[in-house]
Amino acid sequence: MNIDSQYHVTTIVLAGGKSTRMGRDKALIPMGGVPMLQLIYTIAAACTDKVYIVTPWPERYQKLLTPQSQFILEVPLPGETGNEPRTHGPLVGFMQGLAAVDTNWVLLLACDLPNLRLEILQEWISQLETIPENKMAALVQNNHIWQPLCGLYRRRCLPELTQYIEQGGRSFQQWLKPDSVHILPLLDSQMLFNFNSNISDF
Ligand SMILES: Nc1nc2c(ncn2[C@@H]2O[C@H](COP(=O)(O)OP(=O)(O)OP(=O)(O)O)[C@@H](O)[C@H]2O)c(=O)[nH]1
Ligand SMILES: [Mg+2]
Repeated sequence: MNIDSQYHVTTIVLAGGKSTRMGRDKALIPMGGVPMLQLIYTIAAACTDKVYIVTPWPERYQKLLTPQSQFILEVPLPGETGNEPRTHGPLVGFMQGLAAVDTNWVLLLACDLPNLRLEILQEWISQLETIPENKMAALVQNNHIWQPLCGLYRRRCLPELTQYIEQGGRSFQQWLKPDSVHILPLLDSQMLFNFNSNISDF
């Protein structure tokens, strides 16, 4: 997609988790022969203008790159020496990706959503203009829990997010204030399934 397209949405894919429970990099697990990360950004590229992949190890995914995707190297936080663990969790990855975005809306995606559906993302994106200005994010909610790693955020949430992280916060659930989140319809209950340790179904 080019920047003149109708979407004006950027995707950030988070691919910097340690896959501890799975025991191997979830981004590289093949789904029908296609590495998970590639599947995710192919869908993202079909419905948004640009796709950024935030990761501390871009070299690992170099072969998967397409002209539509671009890495953002996750770096140590201010005050860190670089000797700390290389990952800080998804919220920090999101903040570092968001700083590079120049569209008003961002689609945030985990790299382990095997049931992700293009048409549902397109439906959500088509509704963005109707979302009230005071809403910072548009997410699915399950049993009062936000599903933060498959949803939409306004770019202007960055200063507030940065402040929260500087104060030591690392939790999407805690950061997201109920009043500032628009609830998206979950049109397919399977879509947000993410695999952590069991891939026997695939
Ligand atoms: N860029 C970035 N992405 C992260 C980080 N931590 C988790 N993620 C991503 O966030 C998504 C959800 O994370 P999890 O399901 O917990 O995956 P994970 O952290 O790799 O797995 P566990 O080690 O088992 O928790 C996945 O797409 C991860 O790659 C991080 O520190 N940086
Ligand atoms: Mg994790």
